[in-house]
Amino acid sequence: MTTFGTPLSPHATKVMLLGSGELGKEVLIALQRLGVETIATDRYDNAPGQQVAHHARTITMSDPAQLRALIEKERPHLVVPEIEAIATAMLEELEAAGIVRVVPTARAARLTMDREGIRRLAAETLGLPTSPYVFCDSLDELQAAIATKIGYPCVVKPVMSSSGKGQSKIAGPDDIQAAWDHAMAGGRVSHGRVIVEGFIDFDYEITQLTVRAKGADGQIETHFCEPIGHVQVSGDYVESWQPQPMAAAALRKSRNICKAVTDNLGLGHDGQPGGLGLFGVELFVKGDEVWFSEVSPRPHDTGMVTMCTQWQNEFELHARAILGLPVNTALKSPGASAVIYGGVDAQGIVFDGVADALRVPNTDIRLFGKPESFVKRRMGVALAFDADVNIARDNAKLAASRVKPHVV
Ligand SMILES: Nc1ncnc2c1ncn2[C@@H]1O[C@H](COP(=O)(O)OP(=O)(O)OP(=O)(O)O)[C@@H](O)[C@H]1O
Ligand SMILES: NCC(=O)N[C@@H]1O[C@H](COP(=O)([O-])[O-])[C@@H](O)[C@H]1O
Ligand SMILES: [Mg+2]
Repeated sequence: MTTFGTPLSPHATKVMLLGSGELGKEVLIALQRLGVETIATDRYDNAPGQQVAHHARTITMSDPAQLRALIEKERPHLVVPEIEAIATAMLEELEAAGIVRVVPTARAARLTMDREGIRRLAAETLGLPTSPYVFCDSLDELQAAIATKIGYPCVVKPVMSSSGKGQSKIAGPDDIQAAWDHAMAGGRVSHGRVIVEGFIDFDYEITQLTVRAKGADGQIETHFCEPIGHVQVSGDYVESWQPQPMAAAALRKSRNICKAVTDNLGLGHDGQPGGLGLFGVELFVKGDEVWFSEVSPRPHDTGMVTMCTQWQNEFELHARAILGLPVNTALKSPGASAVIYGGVDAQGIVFDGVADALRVPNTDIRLFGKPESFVKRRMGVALAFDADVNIARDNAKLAASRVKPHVV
């Protein structure tokens, strides 16, 4: 895009987000700063991004008919998937018909919508190192796969889920039934299919933010942010920091994997490398060895740390890249993020301790504004910068711990 219109006028540049949680909210803010007219779509009313966009729409995004009707009515220039559970086959149809451009491509949205598409692409098509894995449709198949191919310990996940929902680590045969039941209850769309993966005993794990953006000559270039280290509990991120120190060989292998995956996901239905945007590539590292885990073709939760560490955070990078603008992935300061969970199941909760939290040096917080809290729902994040990343981690965690969500 080279010309930008005026929002709410006939020549507006319009972007629609499909999913408008905490990550979408920041993308929407970045787009608005560039004068883009924004439409925030989600499955429930008053989602975080809907509170800041020009227009809010609530539909079942996994329903192809509803999705098509909305896109045909709004006619955005770009559609930006923000979650996995979307009718991606319909997006492919609309993109192939020239009705809309999907970010980075409708094909990438479809391939990363469930764990099977992206895992088979990475391991079988691209030959990248991953954990050993088997897909299973029943408890019997799961038991057989573990007994004959995967062994213990292993990890079971619904094929369509995120933020660790429905995920369990299995130590021995006694855990299999509970893991199956948990996966069936935790998937975003009930498919009854799981992946079982051999457990990788990594030293640390990273998110390598990778950006496909247009260069001055119009060619697509690949840019890398500094690696982000993170800690996950029950499959959900609780803490992240940037930069994660890495051995040169491991960093080189990581970026080669990222380039291979994002080059492929950047291919459109026409086979052309037109896909633009930021990707969060998740990798496991042990010494100089690196395994691909999964990738989000969009900003990543662990990348929220970039709100205090980069000149252009991951949301700004995504907004700029998808609009065809140049990007700068430089680090501003080392820093860290720590998650603030709801801690209670209730609507319209309140947060005490915000001032105390912000008294921790060099910190900031985001409260996402989700209308309903769950004990394990991410409701906010604390950010801290410091020349010493370990001090930043301590400060982010301290600030997060001082925010006290509770029922009124
Ligand atoms: N095969 C594995 N070996 C070791 N640890 C694993 C394995 N698979 C998952 N994990 C751990 O669980 C975390 C979450 O797994 P994964 O990223 O697949 O789940 P997710 O639900 O897609 O999470 P998110 O949406 O937050 O990225 C990983 O970051 C890692 O810490
Ligand atoms: N790991 C993926 C991730 O962090 N996605 C982020 O969480 C939101 C859903 O939150 P909710 O489940 O609390 O509605 C999504 O909309 C996205 O912003
Ligand atoms: Mg993950």
